[in-house]
Amino acid sequence: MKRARQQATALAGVPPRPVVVRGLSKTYGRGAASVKALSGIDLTVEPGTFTAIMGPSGSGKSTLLNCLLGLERPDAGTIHLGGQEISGLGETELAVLRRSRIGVVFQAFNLMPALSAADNISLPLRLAGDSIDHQLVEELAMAVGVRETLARRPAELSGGQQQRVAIARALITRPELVVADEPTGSLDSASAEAVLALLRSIVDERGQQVLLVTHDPKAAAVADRVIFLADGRWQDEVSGGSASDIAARLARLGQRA
Ligand SMILES: Nc1ncnc2c1ncn2[C@@H]1O[C@H](COP(=O)(O)OP(=O)(O)OP(=O)(O)O)[C@@H](O)[C@H]1O
Repeated sequence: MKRARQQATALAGVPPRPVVVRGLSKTYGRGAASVKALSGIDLTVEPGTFTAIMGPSGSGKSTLLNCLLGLERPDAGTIHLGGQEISGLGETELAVLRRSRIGVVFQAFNLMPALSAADNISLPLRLAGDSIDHQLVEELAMAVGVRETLARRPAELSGGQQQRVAIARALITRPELVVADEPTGSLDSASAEAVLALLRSIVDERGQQVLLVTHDPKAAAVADRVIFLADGRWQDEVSGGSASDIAARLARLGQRA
């Protein structure tokens, strides 16, 4: 892990820093109709680690990710990303932080239909006004297995290939943190395995941080640590658990929730 951290430092040009969440709370709505989506969540994600977040539907997983991405404002608590406390940042600063430090992969690939796979991958660089690193586009495309399809548009790619393009796009800025919300939800098992192996490799080989929300114990088993939420609260965590350990804990949580 030490080697991975040193590599990450060389890649990003700045020392990787942990993501630190303290006392995070978020309530939607007011009065009788209000929903407490998060209640006092504490979480630290170290550089060079892979963390999965699991929990029953409505347990607050997406709200947690959205707060981390600055897409939702928490009611209380702090979030440090890349050494910066984000709650005081304005929309423009948050957008820059997201673009430069965080790679996001959602279940819906959100690729631009009119652009080739290569242009989709390099889009974050273009949006940031940076020059296109064509070699990195090729390297990432090779790593995710879409090197041969770089000239094609999304409609000419399979779901698995589109998701891999979306992952390459999330990695093109060499973000410290990669946030993935059900990235394998719509993939066949071979494509899902390839995507998870790639996320694992960016942690092991590049020292990046991955935060994965998933309902799938097999996907969560790829992580170093799995955190379980229920009713917006931290319930349990397991390190290095097998898919069956994780499934058993999730089932217990479902019974409690
Ligand atoms: N914009 C919103 N307005 C009102 N309530 C919301 C909003 N977003 C989420 N909630 C509520 O907050 C709670 C947590 O939702 P969240 O989407 O974070 O859960 P989740 O664990 O990601 O669920 P799932 O696994 O089904 O995606 C739920 O009760 C949900 O109905």
